[in-house]
Amino acid sequence: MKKVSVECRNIRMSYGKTEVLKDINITIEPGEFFALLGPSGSGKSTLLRLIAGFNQHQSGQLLVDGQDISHVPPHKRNIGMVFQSYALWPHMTVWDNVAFGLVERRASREDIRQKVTQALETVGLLHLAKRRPNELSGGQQQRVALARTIVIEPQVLLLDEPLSNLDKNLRVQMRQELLSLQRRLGITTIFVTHDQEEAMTTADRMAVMDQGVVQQVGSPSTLYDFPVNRFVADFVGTMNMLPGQVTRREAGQLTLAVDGLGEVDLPTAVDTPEHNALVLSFRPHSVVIQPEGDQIDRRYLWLPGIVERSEFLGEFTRYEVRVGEQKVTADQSHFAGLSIFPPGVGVSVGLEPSQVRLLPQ
Ligand SMILES: Nc1ncnc2c1ncn2[C@@H]1O[C@H](COP(=O)(O)OP(=O)(O)OP(=O)(O)O)[C@@H](O)[C@H]1O
Repeated sequence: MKKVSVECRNIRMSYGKTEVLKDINITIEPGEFFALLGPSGSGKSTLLRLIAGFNQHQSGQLLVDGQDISHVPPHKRNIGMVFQSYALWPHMTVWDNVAFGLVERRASREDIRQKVTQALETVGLLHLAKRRPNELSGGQQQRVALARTIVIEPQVLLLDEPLSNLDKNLRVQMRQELLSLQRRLGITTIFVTHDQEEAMTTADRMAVMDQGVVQQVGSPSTLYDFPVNRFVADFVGTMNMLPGQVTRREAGQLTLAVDGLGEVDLPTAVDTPEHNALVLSFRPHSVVIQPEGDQIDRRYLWLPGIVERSEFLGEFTRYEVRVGEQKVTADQSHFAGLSIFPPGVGVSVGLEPSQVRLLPQ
C-alpha cells in the first residue's frame, strides 16, 4: 500500500463565532505515527474529525498525498477512523462488525471472507469472530474497532483517544500492540491523546495543542529537551520555572534577575529569546543538591536553598527546596546507603548550564 502524507495548511475552523482551530500548519510524513497532544478543549478531536471529513474548515487546505481533499465527502476520503467509544454494533457478531464496511462497498463474498479473516488475524481475534461485542473485554472490543477500520485498507488511520476506555495495565499493553500493528501496516496514523506518557512512548512525532493553536511540533525528545514555551515545557514532563528580567546581555551570556532570588549569570544559546522577561527553566532530575558548605563543582550554577519537603520514592527522592522566595523541585537518584536530607537542612542547589532553558514569559 502506498504511504501518504497529510498536510494541514493555514486551517481555521469556528463553531459559530468561536474559533476553535487557529491557523493550523502541520505536515505528517508518509507512514508516520503522529500524536495530537493537548488538554481537554484544545481542539484535538475537532482537528481529527476535520481530517476525517466530519468537520468543515472555513479556510485553509487539507492535503493527503499532495491532493487538496478539503471538499471531498468523508466516505470518499479513504481515511479510517476509530472512535473513542469504539462504536461497535451490539447486535452484530465480531465478524459482521468487521465485514460491515466491505458489505457497504459491495465487495464480493470471497473478497469479504479473505479480508475479514486477514484483519481479524492481524489483531489476533479470529477465534472470537462469532462473539458479540458485549461478550468481549475492553481491549478486545478496541481491537475489533481497529480491525473494522483497517479492513477497508484506508490510506490514513485516525484514532481518537484509542486507549482511554481501558484500565492502566491494559493501556500500556495495548499501546505497544497498536504501535507494532501500525509498524507492520506502515499506514500513516494520527492519534489524539491528552496523556503525555502515551504520546511520548509511541509517537514518532507529535503536535502539542492549546486553545486551538499548535504550540510545537517535534519528536518526543525534542519537545521534552527543547520546549519553545512555558505551556509545552509544563505539559510535556515537569519543569521548574523561575521568572525574571534580563539586566545585562552580552555575546553568549546574560544576567537574569530572578524574581525573589537575585541575579544569576547564564549562558545563552542561538535560540534564546530576545525578550527581556524570561523564565529560567530546568527539569527536576537535572538538578544536583548537596549539603551547604560542601565543596562545589564550578561547572554548575549554584543556588543556596533550604529543604522544605523530601519524598522518598524508591528509585529517587523528590525534594522541594526553597531558594530565595522560589521553590525548586529536585529529583535525586537513590542508591542504598545514600542519606536523605530532611526538611530544614541547608543545601546548595546545582544547575548544569547545558540543561537550563530560557523561555519567554
Ligand atoms: N459541536 C460543537 N459546537 C460548539 N463548540 C464545540 C463543538 N465541539 C467542540 N466544541 C468546542 O471546541 C473546542 C475544542 O473541542 P475539542 O473537542 O476539539 O477539544 P479536545 O482537545 O478534543 O478536548 P477533549 O480532550 O476534551 O476531547 C472546545 O472549546 C469545545 O467546547
